[in-house]
Amino acid sequence: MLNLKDPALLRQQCFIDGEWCDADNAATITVTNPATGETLGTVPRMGAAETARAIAAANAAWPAWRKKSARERSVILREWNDLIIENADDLAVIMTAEQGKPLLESKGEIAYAASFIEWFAEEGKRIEGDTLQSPWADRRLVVTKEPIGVCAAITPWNFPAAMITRKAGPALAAGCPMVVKPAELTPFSALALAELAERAGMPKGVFSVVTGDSKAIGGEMTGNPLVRKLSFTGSTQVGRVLMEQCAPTIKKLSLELGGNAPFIVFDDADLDAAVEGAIASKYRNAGQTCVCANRLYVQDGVYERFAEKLVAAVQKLKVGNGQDMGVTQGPLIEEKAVLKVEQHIADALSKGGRLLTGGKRHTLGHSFFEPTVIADVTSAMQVATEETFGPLAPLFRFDTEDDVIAMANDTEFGLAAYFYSRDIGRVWRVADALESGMVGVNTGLISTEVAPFGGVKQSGLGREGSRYGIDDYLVIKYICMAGL
Ligand SMILES: NC(=O)c1ccc[n+]([C@@H]2O[C@H](COP(=O)([O-])OP(=O)(O)OC[C@H]3O[C@@H](n4cnc5c(N)ncnc54)[C@H](O)[C@@H]3O)[C@@H](O)[C@H]2O)c1
Ligand SMILES: O=C[C@H](O)CS(=O)(=O)O
Repeated sequence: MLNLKDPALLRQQCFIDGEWCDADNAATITVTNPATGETLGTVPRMGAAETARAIAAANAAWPAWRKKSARERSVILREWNDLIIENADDLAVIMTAEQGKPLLESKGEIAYAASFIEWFAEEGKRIEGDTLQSPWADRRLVVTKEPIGVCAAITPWNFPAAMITRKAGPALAAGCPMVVKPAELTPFSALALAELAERAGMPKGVFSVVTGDSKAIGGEMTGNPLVRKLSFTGSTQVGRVLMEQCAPTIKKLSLELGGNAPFIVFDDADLDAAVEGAIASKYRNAGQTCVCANRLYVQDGVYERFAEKLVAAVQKLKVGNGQDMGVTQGPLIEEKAVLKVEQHIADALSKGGRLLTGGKRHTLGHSFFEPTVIADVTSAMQVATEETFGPLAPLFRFDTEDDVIAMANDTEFGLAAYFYSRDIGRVWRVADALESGMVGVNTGLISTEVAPFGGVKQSGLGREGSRYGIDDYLVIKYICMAGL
């Protein structure tokens, strides 16, 4: 069992309409620790019927929740934020156990997750409308913004807490109830958030968490007409399916999907800073983030020096169980993820890639993998077009600024992009030219609750965080008043 200060945070039931419950047929899903293979516990394998009940409860709770003032809702959200912070150590232990990331990264994610609750507790109080200059002397025109209604969220395993609060924060602050389906691989973080939401005084039905059969739960969430909005974070492939399933009931969609981030190092870059940024962007969460550098483009004049410096830094990474102090890279989430990294490495080497470090499964076994760097990578290789989602840094060469912009944009994705340059003219030119929702200049870490997170092209729709993030949970009403 996990060593928790508050064992009650490890919930093995779902939270529906303010009650902790099992699946109707008592079926369960086993949750394992990717670092050890040990069983951590089980959660209910729920399906459409339980999800329909959660949606109905959310719809029943909505009138009272939307009737509260934004300030009244913010009091509950701030209490939730405070409880998340107070229980951060336990939440981090739970996250590392089920997801594998190092404890320090888990603690960072918990703080990041809480920041969305704190941010939107305030943003809810800043939802404003307009009065318009009427073209008619006898009428007044008013615009108001209203909560869209019952929201559903489907979230991934790589950030088991933050991907939930990045949705629940704005939804609840705007006056919308939410039903969440976390990833089967990492449900305990979501259920711990539900436990703390209950302690914070969240009214029954306003926030529910349903675990289980993703297709059955997703089918109910996308097909049920009571659900007015779906927010999904995950692969582009699944995003397409959910978008199609939402079409018959015209649901509002937020889609935070896959990435294929270019990381460009120009001749005029600070190479030490670029290496630091590459490590932070590429190997965070063992390379399992949607905004990881997926393709590293290095200008000819600094290629070998950058490669040498990067390899030296990569070889300092410590692979191990995320619970152990000093570990900087945990296991990948599951065997399927390891196979994809192996496939990308084999493909690159078979087409002329040059292995500089790593390249194979770690001696620790399970799903541990050596942090890897491959040089002489070309656009003919799979890593150029597919998201690796693992600790592999492929180094591409380039000659001119125009060449690298063309290569960087040659992808259906457009989530994050990064480049290093100290030429101010080049910084503006390249930032403007990159087809990406987010751009990091001389940094590999860009995510914060105060900035709009999201992609263009097939990396998604909508924005999360920032003052823009709450708009996705609102609808605009125009009121035309005559006879006054
Ligand atoms: N843009 C972002 O903010 C962001 C953040 C994290 C992860 N991602 C992307 O997510 C992917 C990795 O995460 P993943 O493996 O969990 O993605 P995934 O798409 O396989 O799963 C995401 C969620 O969708 C659920 N799901 C899967 N198939 C479903 C279906 N048919 N109906 C309903 N739900 C279904 C899963 O159970 C999980 O909860 C990567 O592509 C990564 O880039 C994007
Ligand atoms: O992978 C998905 C997350 O959105 C990454 S981040 O922590 O928000 O940068």
